[in-house]
Amino acid sequence: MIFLIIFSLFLLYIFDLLYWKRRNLPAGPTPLPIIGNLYLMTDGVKPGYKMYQNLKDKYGPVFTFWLANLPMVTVTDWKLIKQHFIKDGANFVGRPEFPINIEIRKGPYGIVESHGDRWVQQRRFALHILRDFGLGKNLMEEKVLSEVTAMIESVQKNKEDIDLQNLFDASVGSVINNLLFGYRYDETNMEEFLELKSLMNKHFKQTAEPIGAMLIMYPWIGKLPILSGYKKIVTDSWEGLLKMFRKQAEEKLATINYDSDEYSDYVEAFLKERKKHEHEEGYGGYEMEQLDSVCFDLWVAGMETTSNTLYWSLLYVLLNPKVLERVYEELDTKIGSDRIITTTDRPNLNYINATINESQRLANLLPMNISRTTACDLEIGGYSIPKGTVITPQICTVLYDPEIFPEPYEFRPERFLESDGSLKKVEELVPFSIGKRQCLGEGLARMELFLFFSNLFNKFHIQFHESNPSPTIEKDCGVTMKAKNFRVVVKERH
Ligand code: HEM
Repeated sequence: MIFLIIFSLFLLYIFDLLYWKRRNLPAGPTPLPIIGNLYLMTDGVKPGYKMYQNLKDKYGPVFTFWLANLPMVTVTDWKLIKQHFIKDGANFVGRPEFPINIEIRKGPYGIVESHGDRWVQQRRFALHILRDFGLGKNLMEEKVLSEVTAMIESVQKNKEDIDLQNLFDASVGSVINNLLFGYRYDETNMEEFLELKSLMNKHFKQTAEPIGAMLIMYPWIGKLPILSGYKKIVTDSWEGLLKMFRKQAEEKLATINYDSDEYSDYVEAFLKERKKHEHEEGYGGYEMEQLDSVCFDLWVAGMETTSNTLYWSLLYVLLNPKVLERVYEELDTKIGSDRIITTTDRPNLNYINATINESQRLANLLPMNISRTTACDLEIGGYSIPKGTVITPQICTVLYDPEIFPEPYEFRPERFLESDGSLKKVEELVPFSIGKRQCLGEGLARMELFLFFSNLFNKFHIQFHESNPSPTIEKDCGVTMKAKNFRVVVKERH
C-alpha cells in the first residue's frame, strides 16, 4: 500500500514536471527534477552563447529555460526584443526576487534587483545624481580624465612589462569609488581596493556556476554539509562588500553638514535626501540598507563591466595589426600630438568609436542577461505569457546573430562605419541592453571607454610582451566575461 502511494505521488510529480507546469509556457528543453535545465550548462557550451544559440535553433526565438525550479522565458530574436521590450517597455520592468539575494540584501533593496515604486524612485534618484555630476558641472569628465592621467603615469613607470588589467581595474574602480564615496585609490589605500575586488570576484565566480544558480534558488541547500562552505563563499563575499560600504557611509554620516544642500559624492547626496524623509516610515525609501545595496550595485556594475571591456578592446586591437594601424593613423591625423583627448574629440574619432563598439559587441560581456518579470498577460512570438512570468531579453544572441553581424566571431570595426567613414548607428548593438531597465551607467561607461582607450593608444605604441606573443581570446567565465591575463610592452609615441 505504502509503495503504491509513493509510486502514485512519483507519477504525479513527473506529470507535473513534464507536462502540467510547462503547459502554458513556450517550448524548451525538458527540465529535470530540482536542477531544471542547469544540466545544459556544461563546460562545452561555456560561457553560454552556444547554449542559447543551440536552443534558439531547436525551439525558435522564444523558449523556456528552467533555472532549477524557475521557468525563464528567453527571447533571443532582435525584432521580438525590439517590438516588446522597447516599444512595450513598461510591461517589462519587474525583476524576480531570488531568495538568497533578498536574504543578503536584507530585502529587495538597491537598483539592479529592486522593483515597483522603490525601483522607480531609486533609479530616478541615481540618474539625477549622475546627471548632476556629468552634465550640470562636467565633474564626471574631470574625474575620469584625472584617472586617465594617473593611468598614463603608471604605464610610464612600467613600460617594459605590464599587465593592464590591474591598472584598468584600479582606474575604473577609482572613478566609481570617487563618485560614490569621494575618494580614489592610490598606493595608500590600494589594499582596500584589492580586498573589495577580491570579494567581488569570489562572489561572481561562484554564482555564475550551475551550483551557484541552485544556491540562489534553494538557499537551504547551503545547510548541507558539502555545500555549506560554498554558500559561505557566496554570502560572505557579498556581505563583506556591504559591510565595507556601510563603514564608509557611517564615517560620512559622522561629519555631514546638513545645513548645505551641496554634495560632493553619491553617499552624501543620499544621506541628505534621507534626512528630508526622516519622519516618514522607512525614511521614505532611503533606508541605510537601501544605501548599502545601491553602493553594491553601482560599485560592482560600474567596475568590472567597464574594466573588462577595456581589456578586451586592448586584446582585440593588438591581435589585429591592421586595426591597430588604423587607430594610430586616425590619432596622428586627427589629434597629432600627445595632448589629452577629451570628449569634445569624440565626433572626430570615428574609427576609434567603431573599434570600441566592435570590442563591446565581440566581448559580449553578459552571456546571461538579467531577467525581468512581465507586468500583465501578453503575447510574444505567438505564445501567451501570463503576468508575473520571468522573462529575459537575451542580448548575447543579438550581438552574435550572423544575420545582423555576418561572421560574428570576427573583429571588424568597419561594421560600424558608413562608406564615407562616418560612424554608423546600428540599433542592434545593445551591450547595455534595452528598454526601461537598460543600463543606468551607460553614459558614464561610454565616456570611460572612449577616454581610456583613445588616450592610452595616443600616448603609447603597445605590443604583446614576448612571454605571450599571441594570447588566447578564450573567455574566463564570471557573471561578466573576462579576458585571460596577458602582458604588454609599451613605448611613448611622441
Ligand atoms: C561597459 C560597461 C557596462 C555594460 C556592458 C553594462 C551592461 C549592463 C546590462 C546588460 C544591464 C542589464 C539591463 C537589463 O536588465 O536588461 C545593466 C544594468 C545596470 N547597470 Fe550597467 N553596464 C556597464 C556599466 C555600468 C556602469 C558604469 C554603471 C554604474 C555607474 C552601471 C550600472 C548599472 C545598473 C545600476 C543597472 C541596473 C539597472 C536597472 O535595473 O534599472 N553599469 N548594465
